Amino acid sequence: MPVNDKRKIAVVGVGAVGSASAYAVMMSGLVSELVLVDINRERAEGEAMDLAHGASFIKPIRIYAGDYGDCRDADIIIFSAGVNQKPGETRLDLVQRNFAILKETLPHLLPLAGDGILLVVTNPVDVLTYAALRLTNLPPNRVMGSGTVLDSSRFRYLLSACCQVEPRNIHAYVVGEHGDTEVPLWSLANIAGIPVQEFCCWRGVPCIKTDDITRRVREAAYEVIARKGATFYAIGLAVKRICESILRDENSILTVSGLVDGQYGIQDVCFSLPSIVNREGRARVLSVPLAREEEEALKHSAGVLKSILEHLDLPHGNLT
Ligand SMILES: NC(=O)C1=CN([C@@H]2O[C@H](COP(=O)(O)OP(=O)(O)OC[C@H]3O[C@@H](n4cnc5c(N)ncnc54)[C@H](O)[C@@H]3O)[C@@H](O)[C@H]2O)C=CC1
Ligand SMILES: CC(=O)C(=O)O
Repeated sequence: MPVNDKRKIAVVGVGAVGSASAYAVMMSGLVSELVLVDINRERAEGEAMDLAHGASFIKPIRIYAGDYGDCRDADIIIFSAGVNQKPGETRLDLVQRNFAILKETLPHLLPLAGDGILLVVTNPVDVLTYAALRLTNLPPNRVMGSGTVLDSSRFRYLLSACCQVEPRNIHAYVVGEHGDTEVPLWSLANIAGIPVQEFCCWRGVPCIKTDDITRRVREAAYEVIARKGATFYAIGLAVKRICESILRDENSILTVSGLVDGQYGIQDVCFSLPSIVNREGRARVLSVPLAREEEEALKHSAGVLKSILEHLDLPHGNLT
């Protein structure tokens, strides 16, 4: 393969989420090189071997276990190292443990080459995305979190079941925190330009129960964790989708997390808003029209995230 065609992704933290992401990336044929890094070196080696043994079924790819230094020339570093929620824990409960891991690890991953992008997945993802921005001083477009890409998919999946239309034809976003204060945007949810409630009633099927769907989207992770201990397949696909939009310079609209800089009068915090994702990363953040109660809920979400950030030891200064 010519050198110019080299595309590389590094996954730091190859537990359940990192390995599911690596599998989805490997299957996509998006990259020629995939390096897996974990503090538990044997785990990274085992995952790399297991994935590489499928080499004859997929497009050529070099998969190996590496060190932090192997991440520096990656097009994208996926950060999925850290503890996950146990039943009864919220994502925000993980903050001190995972902030410590992020702070310890980031200096070993930098400097990130050229226009490389850091994609944070570890929870609480919005808080850690902001921390990563502050700690690395990278341009805001090059540091993003997986945010509510997964939640938007859950929202679309549940709407799809109600409306009997496939999820890819449902336009619906969840914004704000990837967590308990997230905000499904009912006012914008549509199918072929028709508001989802109108679409659903028009089909003669019972109208959508918005409160029930909102609750199920918010509680989806808790429901899975209560049954199988962790979520990993859907986030693996969400991570692959973000990487695809970056590497293929797609200009896709995804609800990734990143710096909010004045949208809805909110600043100096990271959370998800519909954003254009391309080779530059989170290239443009869209100020979509919101209903009054959605805007209030978004401000509440921002306030909760800011109150957590106040307790982290982070450098100050201008980010933009
Ligand atoms: N953003 C999202 O939508 C989602 C985020 N998550 C989050 O992803 C994170 C990882 O979850 P799981 O994979 O289920 O956990 P896990 O426990 O299966 O894997 C974590 C991995 O991180 C590794 N690790 C710990 N410290 C490290 C370091 N300093 N350097 C390199 N590797 C290190 C561990 O050895 C382990 O292999 C959690 O914070 C979880 O809450 C999980 C699902 C969805
Ligand atoms: C664990 C988590 O963040 C999720 O599945 O949404």
